[in-house]
Amino acid sequence: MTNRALNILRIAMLSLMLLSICLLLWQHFGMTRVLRIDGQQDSKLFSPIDDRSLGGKSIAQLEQANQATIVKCALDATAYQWPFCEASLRLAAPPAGVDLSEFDTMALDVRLVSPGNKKLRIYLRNYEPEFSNLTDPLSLKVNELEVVVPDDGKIVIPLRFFRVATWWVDEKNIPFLLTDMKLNNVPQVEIATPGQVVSGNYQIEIRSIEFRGKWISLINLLLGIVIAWMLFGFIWLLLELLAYRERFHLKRAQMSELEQINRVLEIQAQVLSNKAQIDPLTGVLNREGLRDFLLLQWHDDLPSEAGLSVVFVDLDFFKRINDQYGHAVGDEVLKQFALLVGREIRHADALVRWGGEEFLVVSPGLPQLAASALAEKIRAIVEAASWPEGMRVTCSCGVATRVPGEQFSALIERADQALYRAKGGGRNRVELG
Ligand SMILES: Nc1nc2c(ncn2[C@@H]2O[C@H](COP(=O)(O)OP(=O)(O)OP(=O)(O)O)[C@@H](O)[C@H]2O)c(=O)[nH]1
Repeated sequence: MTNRALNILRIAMLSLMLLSICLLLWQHFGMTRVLRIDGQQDSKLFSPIDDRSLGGKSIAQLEQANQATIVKCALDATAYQWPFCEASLRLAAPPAGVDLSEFDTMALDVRLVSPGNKKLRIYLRNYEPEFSNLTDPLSLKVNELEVVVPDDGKIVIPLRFFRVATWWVDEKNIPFLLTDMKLNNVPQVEIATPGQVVSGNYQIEIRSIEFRGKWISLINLLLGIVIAWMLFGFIWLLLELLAYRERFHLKRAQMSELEQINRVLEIQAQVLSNKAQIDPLTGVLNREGLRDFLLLQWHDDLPSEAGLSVVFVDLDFFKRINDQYGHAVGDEVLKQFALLVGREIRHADALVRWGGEEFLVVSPGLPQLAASALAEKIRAIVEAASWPEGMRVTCSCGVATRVPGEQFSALIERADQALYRAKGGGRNRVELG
């Protein structure tokens, strides 16, 4: 990965970290959403309900005073088994309702005047199509809670404290699997006198009702943060993989480039080495070339039966050729001589220009008799060949075959002595060393 990409990723990680911390702090200390019903301003949403429709004699009436909606209740505990008065707050028209499951608490600001205990009962009525219908208000599921009203009238109730009323479940014969508390579609909230009441005058003064929650719940926020981090990690991993692949391809290209350069260098080295080992005039091996040739062929422990013969060949009276026809013609003769002899020797043999007009034929595995025959053959073809300017050219040969343990220099020396004898014996002849 490039440094730039790495820096961008680092900055992104830092930003994500800061964002996560900020969101968590904001969720904890802020991010609040409130659904507020004001007792005075929203008084039209309230209506009084009492037990008269159920055979009771309690009478509930609504009033506006003290910046609040007030339920005044003349409660008669004698006429009906469960006497009550209440203020019903309409949040929506069923089947629509407010999704209170997105809120955490219900905050009440109420005052209670009561001849009995200081309790209120609160109902959150949820519309659920499985059993609720528009004609029967009692078909809305009853989630209830009874609370004690403190002197300052301020109560904060966690919504999870509400429970589905068992009396309602029994009365409506609700299947067990549908009896869980749900607040996802609440059209109606009721604030009522408690279960245990005595006859007398009650007064419930509702100043405000607030449902409070967070725009994003802690669970959802944590889930979002985890997903964001996983996504970030995935992107990082992906970029790493891409960078790795790029590096891999680059390395492979570099390797193949190096291999190519190596091959070229090897070829060049081979060419140079060949050049250093070859006599430029005749194209046969020079002494350097012979050295490498012998390194491959020559061993002190070479068995005698393997044989190794040397034919020392020297052109006769070459000085005269130079003197008579010129140096260039002399060169041509040397070149032609090398070609002629080169054609006669085996692939395994080496033809070496030893110096001037002196040549060596080195024949691994060639016994003395065969070496002698080879020398004779060379002598004969040189004599028989046609040369520039119609001149006659001959050569003399000294032959030596290696004896076990003999050094190469000693072998050459013997061949040279044989050559010397051939020269002394009149030239154009072969002598054995
Ligand atoms: N044209 C030419 N002449 C060369 C070259 N190298 C050596 N020579 C000549 O070869 C001649 C060798 O002369 P000598 O050593 O006297 O031998 P020779 O004349 O062949 O006499 P014998 O060997 O005794 O038969 C010299 O004149 C060298 O100048 C070369 O590369 N080209």
